[in-house]
Amino acid sequence: MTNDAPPGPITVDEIRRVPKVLLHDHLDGGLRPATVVELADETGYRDLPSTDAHALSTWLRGGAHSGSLVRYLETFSHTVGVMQTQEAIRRVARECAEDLAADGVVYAEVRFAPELHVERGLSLDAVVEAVLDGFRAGAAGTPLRIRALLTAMRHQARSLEIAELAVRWRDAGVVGFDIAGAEAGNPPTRHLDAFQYIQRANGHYTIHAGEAFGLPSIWEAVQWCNADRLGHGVRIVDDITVDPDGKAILGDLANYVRDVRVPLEMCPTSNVHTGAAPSIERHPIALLRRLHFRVTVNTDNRLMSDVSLSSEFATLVDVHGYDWSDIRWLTLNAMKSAFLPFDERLDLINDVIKPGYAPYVREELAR
Ligand SMILES: O=c1[nH]cnc2c1ncn2[C@@H]1O[C@H](CO)[C@@H](O)[C@H]1O
Ligand SMILES: [Zn+2]
Repeated sequence: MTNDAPPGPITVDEIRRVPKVLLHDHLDGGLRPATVVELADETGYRDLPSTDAHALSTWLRGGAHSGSLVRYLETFSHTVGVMQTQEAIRRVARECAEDLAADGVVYAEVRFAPELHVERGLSLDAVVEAVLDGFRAGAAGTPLRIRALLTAMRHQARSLEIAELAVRWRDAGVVGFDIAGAEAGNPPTRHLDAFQYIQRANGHYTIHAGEAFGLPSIWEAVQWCNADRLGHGVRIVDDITVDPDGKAILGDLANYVRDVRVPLEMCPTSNVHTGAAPSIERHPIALLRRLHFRVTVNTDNRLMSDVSLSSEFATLVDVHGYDWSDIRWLTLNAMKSAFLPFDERLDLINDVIKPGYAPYVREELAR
């Protein structure tokens, strides 16, 4: 129930002004189009499909909206291509923090794969250092708190090394680990040693699972690898049947994921672009939210999918009729699921998020 909310429909500008939390956003999927062009020029990257920022963004978005994760991922060769020097990486990270702060994000975990940025001789540590420097510069003077997740590419064999890197940088702004890339054929258990390494070090990780492959991938991520969160996880709906009268029957895995509150990092527009969901209208987020899974809303790749966190919420408002209470619930879910220490999460909830939604949602009536 919304209360005391301004009359009329919720606008994207209003959504931009309330505090939001972003858990799933790829650094190399969120560059400003003009920055890609400028960095290509400065760093001598010659393979861009266009040197006009507008034409380039149209091209990238066209490629991303392919209905196939593998083709979607091909567009990243160009963004990664211009992120091969510390200076370029620092700029991309700074602009990322600036853009998220301008969108009203108060806490963000942004991920990137260090192993993709070593083509011109940077060390893995130099890549991480540049990103963290950029984040600090971009967030300075804004309410944004921004942290990094280190991603290992699941078709490669460097995950243990990246897991060690994540632990090495844990006190400097890296709060977790992830695997990404082509899911089919590269199951989570391929990287069990990396996950166990993080676990032994009392660290956190999320796993891209249930995006381009179904329940076995989610099952491995949760029951073999002990994922703290799932990237996307949309295919968990394959373990749920809905009666003609609307009653949902959950299988054992869906029950487990809901019972232990495994956070689902859902990225509605990206899921439509990669073919993980048929449309926003038929996106599993509606059912999963109704069934009280620990759903969160995220951007995935702001450049490729042409979204911001505010625009994703606005889309859910338009298509699924979400109101302020839904937006607040999804934001609290995200904050509870963050890889930030408990006391910091609690402070953000009590000092920033709840007061930020107070004009729109009366707490005692919040769902
Ligand atoms: O939705 C996704 N699913 C799987 N992998 C992804 C997705 N978006 C981006 N990446 C991959 O993650 C790398 C590091 O950020 C990107 O270079 C891209 O290959
Ligand atoms: Zn992703």
